[in-house]
Amino acid sequence: MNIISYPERSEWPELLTRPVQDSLAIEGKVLPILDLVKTKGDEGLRELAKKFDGVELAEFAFSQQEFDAAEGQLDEELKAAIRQAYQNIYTFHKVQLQPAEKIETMPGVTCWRRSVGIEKVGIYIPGGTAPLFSTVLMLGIPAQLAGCKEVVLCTPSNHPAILFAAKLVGVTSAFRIGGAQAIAAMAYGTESVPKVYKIFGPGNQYVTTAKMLISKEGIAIDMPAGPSEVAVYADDSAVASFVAADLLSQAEHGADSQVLLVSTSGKFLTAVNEELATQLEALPRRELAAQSIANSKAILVNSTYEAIDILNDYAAEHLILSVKDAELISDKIFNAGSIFLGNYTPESCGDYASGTNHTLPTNGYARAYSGVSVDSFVKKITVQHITEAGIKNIGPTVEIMAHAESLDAHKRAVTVRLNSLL
Ligand SMILES: NC(=O)c1ccc[n+]([C@@H]2O[C@H](COP(=O)([O-])OP(=O)(O)OC[C@H]3O[C@@H](n4cnc5c(N)ncnc54)[C@H](O)[C@@H]3O)[C@@H](O)[C@H]2O)c1
Ligand SMILES: N[C@H](CO)Cc1c[nH]c[nH+]1
Ligand SMILES: [Zn+2]
Repeated sequence: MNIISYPERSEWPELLTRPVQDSLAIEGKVLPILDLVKTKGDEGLRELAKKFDGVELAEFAFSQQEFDAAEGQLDEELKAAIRQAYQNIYTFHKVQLQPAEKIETMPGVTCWRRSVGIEKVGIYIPGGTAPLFSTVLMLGIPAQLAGCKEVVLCTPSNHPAILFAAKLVGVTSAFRIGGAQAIAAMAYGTESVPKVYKIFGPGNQYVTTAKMLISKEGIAIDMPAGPSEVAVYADDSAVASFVAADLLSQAEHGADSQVLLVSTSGKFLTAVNEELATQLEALPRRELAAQSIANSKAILVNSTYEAIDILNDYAAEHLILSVKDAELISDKIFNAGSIFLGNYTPESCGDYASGTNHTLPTNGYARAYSGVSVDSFVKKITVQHITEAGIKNIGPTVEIMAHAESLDAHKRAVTVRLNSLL
């Protein structure tokens, strides 16, 4: 990785830009895909599956036989690992369900908020370069806990672990459709694929751009969760081989991923670079990983303050703090998707099984977005009840405000009730 000394603030935007493709060019490719699915439905999906995934499909829906066969196609060790991950992710997400608390704002005036699962949701499971069955758990478990009635899954992969995990989380229908066309199918509905109200899931730049585009057409989305990334802040207490392994773990997702290493020690940065060269050789996906490492930077800072500053500006999807006092430093981080503390907390554990969600905002969106949680799958409906005594208490306030806004019908809705109580 290119090692650079702490840059002037004016250089940050250019230095820290992710290697995303020109968004207008991607939009130009995605818009006709959305249009084809909207106008031609299943027929359009067939054309696109052939063009982009090289498959000719008569049916898109995975059949009951495929679901039943999936379990037998996986070895016991993998099934046990998936069940363990399910337990941990379920346990972490279950506590996110909050009971409705009734609040009396003034005597006789009670307000509360009910969480209601979004009825129809779509989950996209990436499968272009790797079958991310872990994403089925990350999206399906919060949907299950939220009580979503219909959970539609789309993926370009037919890996049996995707179907095994889909059954565990109670997906209601699953389709072998990938890319922007899968997002379009769930947004508009086709003869085979049900239309949903909100679409979740990570994916490549075609998938992410499709999500952004359909969100302008009244379909909700979770967030822009594009190419994976990780930033590591390491000091002398860190272990170079661990840090290099962490950087490669996200670099291997794709050539458009980026990793960032920040350290107060030039010696450490050089040691990580040496480790990267050795470890890359052993990776099956070394070409993808090498390309993203080539897009990445190592920054030598003079102090923890400079490190915190630059990391907050970067707003990484994942941030590993391999430093002394990691928890103390993490309190100073206000822009990151998910934070990993200390030398023995590899980001991979969050990707698969520790319990937190791996669907996280990338490309700096962590400045404003959170990762997926049960909250993402519910709507909050407010409810209120005012008693006769309550309307006498609150009524005059509303009458005065409504009159001042020149909305006398609003005022009358209170006045008629107050008069009835005279
Ligand atoms: N941010 C997160 O939370 C998170 C989590 C997991 C994965 N990811 C990211 O998800 C991505 C997965 O990408 P992937 O490509 O492996 O799988 P994918 O399923 O997202 O995309 C594959 C699909 O892209 C379509 N496609 C391929 N080339 C195309 C082209 N030229 N034009 C139009 N469509 C085309 C195909 O239809 C294919 O099915 C990676 O970038 C990974 O880093 C992010
Ligand atoms: N690192 C990805 C989130 O950015 C999630 C993932 C799934 N499998 C492996 N990794
Ligand atoms: Zn990962």
